[in-house]
Amino acid sequence: RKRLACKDLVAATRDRKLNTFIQVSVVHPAEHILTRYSSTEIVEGTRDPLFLTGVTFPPEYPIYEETKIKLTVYDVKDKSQDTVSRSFLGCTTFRVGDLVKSKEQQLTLTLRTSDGGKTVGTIEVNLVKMGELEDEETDHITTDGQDQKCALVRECTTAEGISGKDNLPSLNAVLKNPICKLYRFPTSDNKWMRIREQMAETTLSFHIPKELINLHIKEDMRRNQELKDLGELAPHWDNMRKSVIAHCDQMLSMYQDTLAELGKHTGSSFKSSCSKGEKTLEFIPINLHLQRMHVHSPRLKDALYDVITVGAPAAHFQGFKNGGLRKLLSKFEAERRNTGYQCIYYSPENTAKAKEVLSNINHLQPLISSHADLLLNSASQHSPDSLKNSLKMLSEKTELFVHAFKDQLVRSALLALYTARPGCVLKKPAGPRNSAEEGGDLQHQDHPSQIKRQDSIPHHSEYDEEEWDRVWANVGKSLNCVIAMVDRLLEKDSVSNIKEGENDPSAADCNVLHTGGDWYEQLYPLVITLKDCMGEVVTRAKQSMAFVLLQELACGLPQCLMLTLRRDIVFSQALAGLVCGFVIKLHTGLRDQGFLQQLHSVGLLVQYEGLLSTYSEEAGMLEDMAVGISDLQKVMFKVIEAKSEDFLPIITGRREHYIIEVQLPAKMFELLPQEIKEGKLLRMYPVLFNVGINEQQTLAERFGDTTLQENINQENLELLKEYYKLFTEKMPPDCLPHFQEQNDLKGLLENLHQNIQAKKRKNVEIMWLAATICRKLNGVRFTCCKSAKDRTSMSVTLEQCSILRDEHQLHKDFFIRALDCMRREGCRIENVLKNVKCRKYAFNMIQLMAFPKYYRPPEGTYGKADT
Ligand SMILES: O=P(O)(O)O[C@H]1[C@H](O)[C@@H](O)[C@H](O)[C@H](O)[C@@H]1OP(=O)(O)O
Repeated sequence: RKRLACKDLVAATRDRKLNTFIQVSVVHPAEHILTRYSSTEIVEGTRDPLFLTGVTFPPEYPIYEETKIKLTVYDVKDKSQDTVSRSFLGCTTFRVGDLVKSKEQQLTLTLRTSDGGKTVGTIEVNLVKMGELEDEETDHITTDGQDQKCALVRECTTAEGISGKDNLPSLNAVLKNPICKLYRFPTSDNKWMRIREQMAETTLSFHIPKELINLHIKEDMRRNQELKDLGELAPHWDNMRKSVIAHCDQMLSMYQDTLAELGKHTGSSFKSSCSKGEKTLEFIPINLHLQRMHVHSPRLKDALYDVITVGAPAAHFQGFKNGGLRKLLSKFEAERRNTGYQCIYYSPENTAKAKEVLSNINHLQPLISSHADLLLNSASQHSPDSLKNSLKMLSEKTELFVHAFKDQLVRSALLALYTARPGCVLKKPAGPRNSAEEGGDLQHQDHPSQIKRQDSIPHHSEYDEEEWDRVWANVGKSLNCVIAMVDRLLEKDSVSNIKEGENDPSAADCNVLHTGGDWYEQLYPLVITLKDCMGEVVTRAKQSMAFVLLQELACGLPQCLMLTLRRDIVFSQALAGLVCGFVIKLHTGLRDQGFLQQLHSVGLLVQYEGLLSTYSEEAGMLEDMAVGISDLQKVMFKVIEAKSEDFLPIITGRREHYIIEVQLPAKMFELLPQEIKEGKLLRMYPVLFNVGINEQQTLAERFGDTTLQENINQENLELLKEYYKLFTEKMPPDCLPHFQEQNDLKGLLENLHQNIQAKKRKNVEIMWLAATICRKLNGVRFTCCKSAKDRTSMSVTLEQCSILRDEHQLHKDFFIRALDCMRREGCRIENVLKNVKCRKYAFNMIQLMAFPKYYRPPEGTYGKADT
C-alpha cells in the first residue's frame, strides 16, 4: 500500500478546532516556479482531518524524479464567503524521486511554518495503485495520517485510463482531454474503497454534426434537382416551384456556410455553455462529456458507471419565443391542414412515404443497372455460374424496385401532376373521393383550372389511368424476358456441352469461343429494354413524388424550412451524444456476451434524465429536446471492422432514416457475435424523463403549467415498458446478473409508474428510478440540463454517491462528505471551470433554497459566475 499522511496539526489558538485542506503545488525543475496544482476538500472541526479527495497527474504532465511537490496545509476561517478566507498552517516539500525510490515507497515529512522554523505536524507520503491499473505504469501518491488522509495519484489520464489498453485506438479517436480525480471513502465495514472519477470530451461533438450536415446538403441538393426535373408545369404550379426552389437554395447555402465554418474549427472538441447561442455552432451539442466513475472496493469486482452529460438538445440561436419543436410541429401541421393554401395537402405519413420512394429509387436504380451490366459481362465471358448469379441478383433487386411503387400514393400523385401540366383542362370532375385514400387533397384558393377544394382530385377524362400500370408492368415483363433468355442459353449450353463432350472433351472450351459472343448479343437488347422500361418508371415515379414534396414545401413556406432546420439542429446535437454513448457502451460491453446478445436481439435502451423546468424558455428547450430524443428512434447502428486507422463513425441515410457505422479494430471486432459481425442493424430505444428542480420549476408549479413534463414522462414510461416487454420476450430468463433482478425490475417499473401518476412536486424519485432501471437493463445513461454544467453536475455527483452507498457499501456517515468532496474538488467543478473559466456553480442562495436538498452544492462552491 502506498500513500502519504499528515499528523498532529497545531492551531494558532489552542482551543480552536481546525478546518483544514491541503493545497498541492508543483515546482518544475527547470523553471523553479511554483504551480498550484490541486487541493483536497476541507475537513471541518478537527486537528486530525481525514481527507477523502485525491489528486492525479496526467501522463503528459511533466513530472520527473527531480520534480518537487509542495504540500501546504491551510485552516479555513469562513468558507461561506465567495472567496474562502483561510490562514496558512504549515508546509513541506519533497522530490518525486525520493518518494519513488524510498523503501516501501513512503516518506514521512515534517510540516513547518513559512519561515521554516516551527513544526506544526507531519505528513506521510505514499504511492498507491488502483484495481485494474495495477499493471500500468502509474504511480500514485497519497497523503495519509492516522486520521488525516489525502490521496495524491500519479496515473494515466489519456483515454487509456478510460478505455483500458485493448480498446485504445478506437476509443482514443473519440475521447479527448480527460480529467481524473481520485477519492478514498470508508466502507461500512471500515475498509477503504477507491474511486476514480473521470471526465472526457469527445471528438464526436464536431464529427457527427459535420457528417450530418453533409448528408443534409446532399439530400437537399438532390431534392432541389428533383423539383427542377419536374418538367413543364402550368404557370400557377411553376411559380410555386420557383418560389420553393429559391427558398430551398437559400437554405442549402446556409447549411453549406455552416459546414464551411465548422470545417475551420480546430482545437478543443467541446462547445462551452457560453457558446450556446452562436449561430455557427448551432448543430454542435453543448458541453458533451463522458462522466465515468470507476470503483475499486475491497473484495468486490471493479465497477464502471458511465453517464453522458450534455446540454439539452435545443435550438438556442432560433430561440424559444414561440415554444419548441413539440408545440411548433403540431401547430404547423394543424395550420397546414386547415388554412387554405394553393396546393394539395398530403399528410405527414404520405410525405414521408414520398421521400422513402424517392430514396428507394435513388438507391435501387444504379444497383439494378450495375447488376444488369454484370449479367452482360457474365454473358460475354460465357460463364454459366456467374450468369446464374448475376441473374439472381438482378431479379432480386428488380423485384424490390417494382415493389417500391406499389403504392396508391404514386398513382394519385401521378394524376395530380398530370393536372398540373400546362394546358390541362379538366373536363369531367369525378364524384367526391376520399382524400386519405387518394393520398392527397387539393386545397384551392384561386387555382387556374377551377378545381374546388372539396372536390378533391378529379379525374381528367383524357388521363389514361392504366398507362402507369402498363409502364410499371413492363419492368416485370422485360425482366421475365431476360430470365427466359438466360434459361434458354443455359439449357442450350448444357445440351451442346453434352453433345460436344461426347465427341471431343476439349470442344467445351471451343464453345466459349464460338458462342460467347452469342450470349452477349442475345441478352444485350433485352437488358437494354429492361433498363429503358425502368428508366420510364423512374422518371414518372420520381416526378410524381417530387410533386408531393413540392406541395409539402409550398404549403408552409418559409416556416416549414425553418422547422426542418430547427429539427435538424436539435437532432444533430442529440445524435452526437447518442453516438458517443453507443461507442463507449460498445467498448465497455465488448466482453459481455449477454449484453451483446441483448444489443442485437432487443436493441439498446438510451435513457435521458432532463432537469429542465417547464417555465419560460426552458419549457421550449424541453419541447425541442423531447422531439430530438424521439427522432433518435430513426437511427440504427451497425458495427463494422475498421479498414484503416480512422475509427470515426460513418453516417449514411436521409432525414427519416440514418445508419451509423461504428468501426472497431479487427481484434475487437472478432469478439462480437456473428449477428453483429454480419452487419445486423441495431435498434435504439430512447426514453426521456424530466423533473424540473430549480426556482423556475417552483414558479411553474405554483403559477404555470407542468403538463408538458407530465405528458413527456407518461409517454416515455410507455416506451420504457415496451422495451422491458421486448427484453423479457427476447432474452433468456437468466440473462440478468442477479436472479432477483427480474422481479426487482418489475417492482421498479411499477414504482416509477406510481411516482409519475402521483404528480408530486419536484419528484426526484422519478429520476433515480428511471436511472436505476436503465442501469439494470444495460442501457446508456444521459443527464441533461440547459448547459450540463450546474444542475447536471449536482445530479451526476448525487447519482455517483448514491451508487456507492447502495452498491458499494459507502459508510453512511460519509455520504454527504463524499458528495461534497466530489462537488468541491471533483471533475464537475473542472467542467464548470472549462465552461465559464470560474470555479463556481452558477447558483445563488435564493435559487438553492428551491432545490431539493441533495442537489445543493457545498458552501463556497457556488456564486456569481458569468455564464
Ligand atoms: O448547467 P445549468 O444548470 O443549465 O446552468 C444554469 C444554472 O442552473 C442557473 O442557476 C444559472 O442561472 C444559469 O442560467 C445556468 O445556465 P447557463 O446555461 O447560463 O450556464
